[in-house]
Amino acid sequence: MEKSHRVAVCQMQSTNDKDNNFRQVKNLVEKATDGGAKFIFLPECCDFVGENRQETLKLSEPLSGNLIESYKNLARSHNVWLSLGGLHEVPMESSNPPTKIYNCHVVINNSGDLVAAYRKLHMFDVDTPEFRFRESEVVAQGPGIVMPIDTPIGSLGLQICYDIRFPEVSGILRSRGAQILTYPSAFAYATGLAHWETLLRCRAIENQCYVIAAAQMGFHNRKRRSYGHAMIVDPWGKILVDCEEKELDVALVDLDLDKVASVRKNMPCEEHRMKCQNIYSRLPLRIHPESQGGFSFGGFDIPKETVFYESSHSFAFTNIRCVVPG
Ligand SMILES: O=C(O)CNC(=O)[C@H](CS)NC(=O)CCC(=O)C(=O)O
Repeated sequence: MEKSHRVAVCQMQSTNDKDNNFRQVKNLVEKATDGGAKFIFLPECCDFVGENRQETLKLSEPLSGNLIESYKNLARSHNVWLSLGGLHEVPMESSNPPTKIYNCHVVINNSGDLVAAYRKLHMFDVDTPEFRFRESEVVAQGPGIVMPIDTPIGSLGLQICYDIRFPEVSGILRSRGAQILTYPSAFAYATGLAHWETLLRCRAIENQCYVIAAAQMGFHNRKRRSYGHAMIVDPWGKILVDCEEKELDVALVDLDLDKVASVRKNMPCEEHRMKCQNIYSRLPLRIHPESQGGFSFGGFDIPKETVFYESSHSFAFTNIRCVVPG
């Protein structure tokens, strides 16, 4: 009974060698289940890290492929749930070879059934002093948010890596019942050093959720290095475990959902937010660029002076919350 909410967060170092990456995953799953874990969190790119666009497309598989079958067998034989963050998924009706893939976070239950698949929404297309990255040259944006899923450890909200920088989605998942938010990652070394811990603790504190973030660590090839520091943060923002810069590591935590409930009861942020919804939605955040020339929306002619109001908690459903003639 007391072990029923035991989770494991994992850290590993993937390369373009898929067999070797699978051996790391198997090793981590064995260690975690020996420690009593019921749910194991593996990082983004636990399948592989390609050296270039062609190689990434070539190594990718559909969800009906052999690799997912191996993960399903692993979950079944160890009687454990798996979160496999950020797999490189060939879309179902894709050309061969594919021109774009999804960055897909898959959850498999202890019977080996695929119970959820979330495709990454925010593309990591950035320039920093240290590196340039264009995820969208390989990855297609996912179709939408996946609502939190029921699991034996609680209600779990799925995202991936760079998504953590967009708190609106975490807020939506939390307001739809998530008790745990998870961000499997392959965070760049430079941005990890600057932002990783702060981002994880913010999402935990503002949503009053456990935050679980499996991570890639170290050099994947000559060009690419990840930050590591796989972590679990509690709903009060306290770091419970941190895998630091270990190349292969598992950390175990017994989640306590009473802790989620008591933090929320003592500081009812979600209720307080509800009481302010109508005020948030009256804030003129920006003028919609499409309003420049005026256009037609929902049967109305919208004049070009129109000011659009939007709420940070409704953007995922529509950018346009309400329209008021300016
Ligand atoms: O490239 C692949 O094969 C899989 N995808 C990733 O590793 C993704 C997209 S490049 N990495 C991130 O989102 C890092 C985000 C980050 O580091 C930040 O937000 O600072």
